[in-house]
Amino acid sequence: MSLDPRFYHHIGHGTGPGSQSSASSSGLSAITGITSPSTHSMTASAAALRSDASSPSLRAREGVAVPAHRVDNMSSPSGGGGNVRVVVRVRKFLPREINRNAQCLISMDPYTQTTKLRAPQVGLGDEGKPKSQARGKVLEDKSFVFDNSFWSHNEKDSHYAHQEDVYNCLGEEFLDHNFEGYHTCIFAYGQTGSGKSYTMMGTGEQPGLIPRTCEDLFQRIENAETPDVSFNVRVSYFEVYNEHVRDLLVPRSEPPNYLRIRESPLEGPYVKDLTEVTVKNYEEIMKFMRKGDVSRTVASTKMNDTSSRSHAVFTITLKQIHHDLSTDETTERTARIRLVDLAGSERAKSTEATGQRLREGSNINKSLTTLGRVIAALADPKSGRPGKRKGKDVVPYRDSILTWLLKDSLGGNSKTAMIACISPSDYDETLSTLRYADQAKRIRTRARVNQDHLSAAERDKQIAEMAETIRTLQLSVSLAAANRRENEIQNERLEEYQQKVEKLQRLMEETKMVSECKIRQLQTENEAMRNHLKLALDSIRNPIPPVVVHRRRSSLYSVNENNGSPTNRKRRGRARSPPSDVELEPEPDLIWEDEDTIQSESSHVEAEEMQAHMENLLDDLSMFKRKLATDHERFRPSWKPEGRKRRRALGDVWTNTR
Ligand SMILES: Nc1ncnc2c1ncn2[C@@H]1O[C@H](COP(=O)(O)OP(=O)(O)OP(=O)(O)O)[C@@H](O)[C@H]1O
Repeated sequence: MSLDPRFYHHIGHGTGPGSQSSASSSGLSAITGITSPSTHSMTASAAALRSDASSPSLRAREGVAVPAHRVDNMSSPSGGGGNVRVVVRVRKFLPREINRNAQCLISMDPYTQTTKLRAPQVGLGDEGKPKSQARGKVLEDKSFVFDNSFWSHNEKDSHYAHQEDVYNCLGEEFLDHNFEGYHTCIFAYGQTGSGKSYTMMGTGEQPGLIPRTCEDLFQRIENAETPDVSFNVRVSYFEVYNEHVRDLLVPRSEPPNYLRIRESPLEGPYVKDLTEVTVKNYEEIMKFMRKGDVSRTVASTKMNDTSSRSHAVFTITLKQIHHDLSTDETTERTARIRLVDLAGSERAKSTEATGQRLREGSNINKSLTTLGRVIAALADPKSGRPGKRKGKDVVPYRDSILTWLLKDSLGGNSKTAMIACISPSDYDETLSTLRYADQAKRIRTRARVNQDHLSAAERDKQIAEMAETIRTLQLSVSLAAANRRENEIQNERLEEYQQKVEKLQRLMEETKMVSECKIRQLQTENEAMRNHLKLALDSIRNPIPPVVVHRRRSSLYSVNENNGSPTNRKRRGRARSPPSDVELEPEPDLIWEDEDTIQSESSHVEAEEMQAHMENLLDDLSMFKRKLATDHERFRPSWKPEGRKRRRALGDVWTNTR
């Protein structure tokens, strides 16, 4: 895709963080094979400020012989396709290496960009002796050619590569690509303690690639001279720790808030809900970078006091919006700058890690192994296993979170660079890193300019479409709000209804209890009356002999004595006529007979009256009982179906409101 010159005539290169030591020559890019956008589209003065080589000695004075096979394959700003740019950097000795008198096994040729790994000499420093050698393996010297070999081992050497040299050689060019509208990715790879974080982040005095990129970015924006281009810079920062993604721009939480990964057809894999902040200047972006750094999982191991236990991905999104007043056309360019500091590969034996550190180390190694497989598959697409589908289908991106997230950067729409960091004295680990890097050189990405042209009409159409979308959304939002209100009202009504039903239920229950109590009371009363009546009747039928037994005995005596004739007995038949006191007195036996009859008759009358009274009472009682039973029945059956009906109605309301 051809580049839009509108974006470049104004973007000059100010004195960026790396510019002080740059003594560049634009012609050098041809020698190194690295064609920069400056040679195509930037002003001569701007291009003159740029540097293209890895170290001062390389930059200005002498050309660097670039291997023939790389010349054609280099990433070109004007061409979408390009190989992954691979550079190697060797660090200085650390105190622990000095203490054990370690040998430096690395040498670099600044002219050919060759990195040589020398086999360690047997017998010199046993701690440094590789295991393979101990097993009797023959170790050989190895030689690799990379796009750049940064010699950062001995500061006294003329071709020593400082932090700014790394930036000038790699970072600056990649930022050019970003202003052209390309996505870029630079990732640092290497064993633990090999200098990845130092290269990417650096220190306060020696800032690394990330702070230098940020500074240069805002310097370029500030130096931009055209008012018709506006810039928008956003930044995000996350880490992949133990196969989980954690936002580094939000404070740590317990339990940790891990984020999910999604994949969009246009943008590829992305982290959902990741914080992305707009930044206005260098100070602001650095504030967020430091915030993330503080949050990053770092721990001390035997190999490194400040070992990164996670892969950190710092992403800057640069949006340039150019509006042409004469044509009323808008051009939008979006570039994603991905700067990745990977966790280092480590051997449990060297780090002597246990527990959590060991688990971290194993997860780090697992994801780096997957990265190795992805690189191998991308470097040689035909190397897929027999019977399997060839090409990108077999690239195991999804086998680790890291490779999934870097999918686009490794094999898609991105210009990508790998910085392979190596320790000067570890043969096995360094050889492994160099082989990794050597393989990565063969990966071709398909970068394209991410640019959208919009005519006034198209923009108006887009605005109209968006307005329509917003209107529809607003409508659905207000409908949802109305429905919510309606639901709320219905719920309130339902609650009221439920309360009433409950109240009614309680009331019925109470009434029923009262009725039952009344019935029980009446039953007791009824029982008592029954007993009473029974007793009364019994006493009538079997009257208790009167207390006048003595009297009777005396009377009897007189009867026996005076008149025991049967005629007297016959008088008993007449005894039913009302007795006369006169007659009764002289005939005590008759008196007894008569009294008995009279008493019996009066008792009989009383009993009859009593019975009538009782019968009345029983009538009343049974009538009352009947009434109560009817009441009881009326309450019960009338409540049940209605209750059921109500419950059904209640159910209907529930169903409708859900
Ligand atoms: N080029 C360099 N110049 C000076 N010091 C360096 C250089 N590279 C690395 N170091 C030092 O080496 C040590 C280890 O470096 P660093 O922490 O960057 O390693 P790392 O590869 O990121 O390790 P890990 O994978 O464990 O995080 C640090 O003390 C760092 O300051």
